[in-house]
Amino acid sequence: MKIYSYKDLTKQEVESICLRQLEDDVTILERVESIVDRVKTEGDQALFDYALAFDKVQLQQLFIEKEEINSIAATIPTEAKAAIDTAYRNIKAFHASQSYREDKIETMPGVTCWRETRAIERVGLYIPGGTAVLPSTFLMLGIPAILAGCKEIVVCSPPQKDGKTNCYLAYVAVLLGIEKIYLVGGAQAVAAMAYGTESVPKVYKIFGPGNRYVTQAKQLVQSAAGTAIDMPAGPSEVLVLADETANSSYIASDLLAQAEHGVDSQTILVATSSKIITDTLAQIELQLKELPRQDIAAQAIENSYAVLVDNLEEGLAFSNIYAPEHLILSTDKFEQLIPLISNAGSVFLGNLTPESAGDYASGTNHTLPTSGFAKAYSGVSLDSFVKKITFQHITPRGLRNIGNTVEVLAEAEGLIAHKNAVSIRLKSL
Ligand SMILES: NC(=O)c1ccc[n+]([C@@H]2O[C@H](COP(=O)([O-])OP(=O)(O)OC[C@H]3O[C@@H](n4cnc5c(N)ncnc54)[C@H](O)[C@@H]3O)[C@@H](O)[C@H]2O)c1
Ligand SMILES: N[C@H](CO)Cc1c[nH]c[nH+]1
Ligand SMILES: [Zn+2]
Repeated sequence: MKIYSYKDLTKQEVESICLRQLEDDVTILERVESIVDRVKTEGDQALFDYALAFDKVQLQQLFIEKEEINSIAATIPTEAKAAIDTAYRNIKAFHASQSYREDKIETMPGVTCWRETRAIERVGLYIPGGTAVLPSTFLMLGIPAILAGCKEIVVCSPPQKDGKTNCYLAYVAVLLGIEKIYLVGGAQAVAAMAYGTESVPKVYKIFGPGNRYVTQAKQLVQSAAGTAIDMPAGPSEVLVLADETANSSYIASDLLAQAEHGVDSQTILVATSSKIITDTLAQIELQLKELPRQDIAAQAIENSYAVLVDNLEEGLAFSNIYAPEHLILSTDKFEQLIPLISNAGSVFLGNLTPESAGDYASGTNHTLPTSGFAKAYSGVSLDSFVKKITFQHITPRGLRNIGNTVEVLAEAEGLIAHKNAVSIRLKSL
């Protein structure tokens, strides 16, 4: 892990270490373009071929349905079932609290404006299943989709080695009342949901995190197929901001938690002393030995870096430039830092708030913007699954009140038909 001293970095160097570009970005884009193109033209056949090429599975069919989902779900261990039930309740409670009705506003007497919420009718949920199968993502996407009232929910996840899905995903499907899971992963799943195939329905908006292939495909179909996406939610990232009140073994555990997602994960430590950095690196060495995915995690840590800062405020200034998916404030002084945060996907406060809690069960959504997109995007929420449609109604009194303003502005823009649409009505009053 490289170590930088913040005060020795130029502005350009700071920007450059905050970039998440990788050398093979262009290769990934070319591969994804070719996959998306093939799915668009060849449909299901391309999906069967890619399942064999990438997932090493010769599928008989591209989906499993209710009866089979139920029987796979029935094999879930009791403890896991109870944990999923608890996570389900917390995530549902947090997302249900995001629903509210807006007031109607009379902007002028007789001119009333308001917004109404309508669910996006057809949505596609991508549930990652490469390095690890993520039933937690199924909860994070399925719960708000159902609360929002989305009518058609298409779920894609890579097939497992037996050509099926695992008992955890199947159990979440049962909890959510979802009766079909498409056994399709990667860029091909995104393409299938964007263009539709013989088996996979076309949707209006695609949600979900994924590796670089998935994330690149989402960005591609957004422009090529006109399919909306939640946001670019690629390889996991965490930035830990720590001072002397932090615990280096906790910091190491949080960095490793995101590192084990994949070699592309970004795990950044920003610390107010070099002792915190050396202690954390020593803890990482120790904890790595216990991890089943130690090669992946070690590689991700190796690709990441630490930044030495003079104080927490300086560390937060760096974090705002980096705009991490997850920001952990490993300090007792977190309260004073909250108002200074401008760019982050989700924030974890204090030394006893592990990021994993948000990944699984506290209630907040774990589908979050990466690669600096936290500067402009929010994570998934109930709002992501709805549109807000504006309405207005104008009474005769309202038309008299607003008419002249519209006429003058229309004339200023030289759009006389616009002016006439008001004048013709005013004359009839
Ligand atoms: N930002 C977020 O909100 C968030 C949340 C959860 C997970 N994640 C990230 O999601 C990612 C999940 O990645 P994953 O790989 O485990 O699962 P994945 O489901 O995203 O990708 C697996 C699929 O990638 C495709 N693939 C693999 N190698 C390929 C190749 N050489 N060419 C073309 N396609 C190929 C295959 O089709 C495979 O089915 C991780 O990076 C994790 O950090 C992000
Ligand atoms: N940390 C991931 C988001 O970057 C979410 C996740 C799912 N399961 C475990 N973690
Ligand atoms: Zn995680």
